[in-house]
Amino acid sequence: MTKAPVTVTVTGGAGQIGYALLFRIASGQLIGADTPIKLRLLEIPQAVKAAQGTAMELDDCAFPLLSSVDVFDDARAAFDGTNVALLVGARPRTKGMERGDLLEANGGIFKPQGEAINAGAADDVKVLVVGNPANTNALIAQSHAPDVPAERFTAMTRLDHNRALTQLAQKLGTTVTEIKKLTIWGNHSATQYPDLFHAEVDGKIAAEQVERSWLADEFIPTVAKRGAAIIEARGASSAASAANAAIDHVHTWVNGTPEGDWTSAGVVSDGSYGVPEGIISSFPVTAKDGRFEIVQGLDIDEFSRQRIDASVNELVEERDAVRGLGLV
Ligand SMILES: NC(=O)c1ccc[n+]([C@@H]2O[C@H](COP(=O)([O-])OP(=O)(O)OC[C@H]3O[C@@H](n4cnc5c(N)ncnc54)[C@H](O)[C@@H]3O)[C@@H](O)[C@H]2O)c1
Ligand SMILES: O=C(O)C[C@H](O)C(=O)O
Repeated sequence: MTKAPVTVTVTGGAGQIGYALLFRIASGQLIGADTPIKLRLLEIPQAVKAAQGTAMELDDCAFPLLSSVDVFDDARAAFDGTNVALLVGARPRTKGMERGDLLEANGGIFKPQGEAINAGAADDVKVLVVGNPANTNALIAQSHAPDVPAERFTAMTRLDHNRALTQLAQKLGTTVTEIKKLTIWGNHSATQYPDLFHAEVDGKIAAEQVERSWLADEFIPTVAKRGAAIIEARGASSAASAANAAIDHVHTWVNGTPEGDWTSAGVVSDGSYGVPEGIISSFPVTAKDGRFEIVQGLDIDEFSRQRIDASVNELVEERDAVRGLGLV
């Protein structure tokens, strides 16, 4: 039996991630092949025409699951009744822009979007922030949506997780499907910590199957700096892989993690593993019944502790900076 339609709002729909994402959502890959989708695209006024062009192409695909596509330049209208909000549009850093300027510019986007989600989204709304700095943008949006449970605001580190899976699989000459329980901790930035000390390959701890020098000097920096390497190679930031990770994140959130495995997501900290309560940090998470849960009880050795703390400290600094700007 066909299910009730799910309303999905994508911001930055005319951008490069938007173009790689929308057709996959409309084809049923976000939620499932039995769920019709009502798509709503939010863009800035200058990009509405381009978003309408993408909407025309979506129509031209005649996707059986696509019930409607609407384009908006007003956040309140775009998030009205939204079940899944994908906040992709963000202000990129431009020449001469300081970190504080970037945070402030993004505050001008994510504050009103959080308010609009608070005002009109569906009761079960799930929010994924992709636009950078993703964790802190998610915190800004979340803090302006007091009526929405904080746990519904998440930030994307699934791309980092997927990157780490492939780097490890290539090193060990295995496939990503053989790897379980890998974790990205902290910020979606170069300080993130991809953890192999709990990851399992063929049932054995991954960190014990690789040289410590490869883990410390190649694996961690390769994963953490992959975004910059893609920009260097492509001349533009990752788009199809980012869209793929957004699909994976929401699909897992809605449909659950397999027994005996977990994934990584930026979620609101409850204080687990010494991560200050309230910041949005990447953790090992399972998903069940539409909820993420932080995996508990993992032993964290000194090597991991230092790296988790470094990334979490960066998140605390970002939080303090946006707090200083009155954005949270
Ligand atoms: N978390 C991750 O893993 C990850 C990975 C890749 C990229 N990103 C980030 O995703 C963001 C988007 O990347 P892209 O390549 O699609 O960028 P892009 O510049 O191609 O597209 C961004 C789009 O957002 C729109 N936009 C700007 N402000 C908006 C607003 N207030 N409301 C609605 N739309 C708005 C722009 O008009 C543009 O069409 C960037 O911040 C990028 O750094 C995150
Ligand atoms: O857009 C970026 O700065 C890089 C992006 O977050 C990525 O990880 O590919």
